[in-house]
Amino acid sequence: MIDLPKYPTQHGYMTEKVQRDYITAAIAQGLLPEDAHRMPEILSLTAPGDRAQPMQFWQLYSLLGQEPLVRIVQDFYQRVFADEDWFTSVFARVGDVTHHINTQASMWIDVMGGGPYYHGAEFRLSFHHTHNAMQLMTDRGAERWSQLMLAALDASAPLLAEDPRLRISLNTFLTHFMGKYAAEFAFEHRSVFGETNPPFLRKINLRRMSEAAIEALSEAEISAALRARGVDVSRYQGKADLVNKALML
Ligand code: HEM
Repeated sequence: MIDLPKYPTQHGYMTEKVQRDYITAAIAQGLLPEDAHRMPEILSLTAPGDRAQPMQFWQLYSLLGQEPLVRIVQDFYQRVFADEDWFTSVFARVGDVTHHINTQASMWIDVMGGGPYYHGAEFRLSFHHTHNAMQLMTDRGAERWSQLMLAALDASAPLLAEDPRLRISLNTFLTHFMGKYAAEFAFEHRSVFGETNPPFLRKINLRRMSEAAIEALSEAEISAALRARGVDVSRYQGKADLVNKALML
């Protein structure tokens, strides 16, 4: 069965670059298979109908549409503008609460499959953080930003109640961008948003696969497929060992 989006999706200015960056990082962490850059179900802007499969954050729009995303961003900036002066003033210098809701929501919608809303893309995002937000791109600023976003997400739980993957992929999105900024601005990266995407596991029959095809699987996928065959995977250390065991089945 083909999965259809609940809301019609479209690439934005940022989607493809963010997909490439996130997929590369996720492969390195063993969360996505090595051929994920070419897997249509990963690249798709439509969330898999099968809830046993994680969805990617660029598929959020297909399930949510604009409104819940804008609501979460609104909630966040209400908190930002009600915060302490050292934090709020940096935002207030740039624009009022409506300005920030508009820019942040357009970036989310652009990345999440809603279409071209955030012109200027990565360059614009980086420019604003480097030039206007610099003072807060620190451990203390990141901690406060994250706490307020976490509070906004928790308060928005009813908007995300339909599918547990919604909150998890929002957490994954935020953690991905926070990780980038932590590296770029040299602050400590503490992911506070909660559970992020689990490994993507395909249904696999190792005995029907060539050595090259097994090697292209992620470590997590090989482990899961071996476990499904009753193998005690704790006896095998690292991907090469797991591949060898899979070839001996
Ligand atoms: C250390 C954490 C962060 C801090 C302190 C921070 C702070 C700020 C500030 C002060 C601005 C206003 C600057 C301006 O618009 O010129 C801003 C803009 C923005 N931030 Fe962040 N930010 C953080 C993390 C993030 C993350 C994780 C994302 C994405 C998920 C993000 C997305 C944006 C966007 C889309 C804008 C609007 C820029 C524009 O006007 O085009 N920020 N941020």
